[in-house]
Amino acid sequence: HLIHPLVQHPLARLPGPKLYALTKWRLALDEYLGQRTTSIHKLHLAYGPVIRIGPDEVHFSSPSAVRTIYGAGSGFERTGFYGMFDVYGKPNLFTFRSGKAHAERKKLVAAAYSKSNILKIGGWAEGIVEEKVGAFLEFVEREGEGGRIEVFEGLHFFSLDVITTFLYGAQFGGTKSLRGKEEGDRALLGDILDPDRRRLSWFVVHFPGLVRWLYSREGTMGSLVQPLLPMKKPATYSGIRAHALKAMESYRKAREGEKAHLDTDVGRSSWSIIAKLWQYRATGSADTTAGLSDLDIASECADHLLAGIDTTSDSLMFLIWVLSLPENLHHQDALIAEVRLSLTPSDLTSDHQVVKPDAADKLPYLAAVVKETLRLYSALPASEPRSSPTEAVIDGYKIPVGTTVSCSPYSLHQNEAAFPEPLRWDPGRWLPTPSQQSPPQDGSDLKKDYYWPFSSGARMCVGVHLAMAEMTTMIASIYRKYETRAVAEGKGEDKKAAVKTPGFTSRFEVFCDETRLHEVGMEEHVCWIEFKPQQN
Ligand code: HEM
Repeated sequence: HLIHPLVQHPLARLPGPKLYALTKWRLALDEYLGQRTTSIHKLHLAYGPVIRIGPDEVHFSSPSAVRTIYGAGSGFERTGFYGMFDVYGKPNLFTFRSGKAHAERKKLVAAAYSKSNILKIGGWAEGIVEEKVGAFLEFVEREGEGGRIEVFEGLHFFSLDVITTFLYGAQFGGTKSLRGKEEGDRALLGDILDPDRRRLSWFVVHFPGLVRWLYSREGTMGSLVQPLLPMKKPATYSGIRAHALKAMESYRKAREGEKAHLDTDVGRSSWSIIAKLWQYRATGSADTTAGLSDLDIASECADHLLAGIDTTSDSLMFLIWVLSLPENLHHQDALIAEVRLSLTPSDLTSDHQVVKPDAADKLPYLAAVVKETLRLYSALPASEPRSSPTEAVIDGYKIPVGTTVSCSPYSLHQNEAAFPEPLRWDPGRWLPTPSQQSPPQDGSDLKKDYYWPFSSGARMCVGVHLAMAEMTTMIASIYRKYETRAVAEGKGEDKKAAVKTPGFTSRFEVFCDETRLHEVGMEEHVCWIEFKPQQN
């Protein structure tokens, strides 16, 4: 029994440490300790781009493996791991295993998420992004303490307000958390901040039945099992899921009450994702094979809602933070110069406060800054597990049916050949020609091949263009108006206190700036920034 995984197993000749090959619990221990992604990366550094990390699990770190596993038409499917993201017991874009079911669902929303639709002048998404960026700038003015703002939370309010409005429309679930404390929408983010959510993810992956049982106990039994819960109730995202269900119900009531009058509030929200999905709603009988059930629609929207909050806000937080460190102020100055010199009044909203998304999309220095941030501080850095329904060959190794294979942005983005000094944040890597900033080192396309923040192929992030529009519009608008500095804390008594790296949670782990982690330390979910109006 012990010999088989190491000697006779078809994966036996793959590189990697024996203990990982012998039992899945070795990697599970890394996960429990919050070190899965960094441990796998260390194994890549020691053993090369292919490593066996479990009896039936292999990790790759090469562009060729990315193409084989994730390329369009590859046939690889998402593994059961993604089942934990089913909502209300219904699968959605993120969790469908089969390519066919996924493609059918994706067809319904793909056009709404296309770049041309997101950036369309006068369009639904453009209006939402502009309005919410404007609301964020007002939030900074209104709630800043001497210009200082804790941006981890503020940027979460922003991404929550954007995605809820995009999905449901302002009347049916669009939040207004940036507008004021009294709205109550801010409380929705409470369960995201609890670090115990990492422990819960670990138990959900390794003991799904037990977790379901523990969380479904009520009354006396519920009280008895409470000390055993990996995370106190409400568990992660339960507030968000309840909000998504309520939004669906209020939309349904409005549609059912609408009769034939399309020129109603509902009609005006007809560009929302829920409205797109509603067109395919099953009518009449309980037979949902002919269309989507209400819970299918609710699950799909809730999934986009969950996928669209932390990802965009964590990326924006790192972007502003890293640009505000003393060693990067020359990059901030270059960005400010680009924004001030290249934009004309027609690139701004009518109140001149916000840069239009379409204009923000065309700024090359800004594009380099965003790219470098998504490289070094990927919002989803961990591996993306897949399995093949047939035997496959990846990077020359035969992979039997049922093996879990994956790549991770974390390891790809730290490849030394593609990104010399990988832990250094340097937007100069992405500038097309040598300039006053540090020029690209090797002149090859390696960088492009190893850059993988949004995944690729059919299961690539559907929200990529929305996320990019949110980030570029926000950054261009901030740096048209302000200079920013990273500060240690809100009140500002100790101006010399060292600035720690912020950290964010993704699955079982906390990610941060590793250089600063070792030099100064890390503070999870906290990032203070001082906003100083620019002098003309
Ligand atoms: C910087 C921001 C973002 C990053 C870095 C990001 C990254 C990713 C990655 C890496 C995946 C693939 C995950 C996997 O296969 O394990 C993914 C999938 C997905 N993302 Fe994003 N994402 C971002 C923003 C958004 C936003 C704003 C939305 C809003 C709708 C969104 C919706 C989704 C959905 C629905 C999927 C599943 C797509 C499918 O399987 O067809 N993401 N994202």
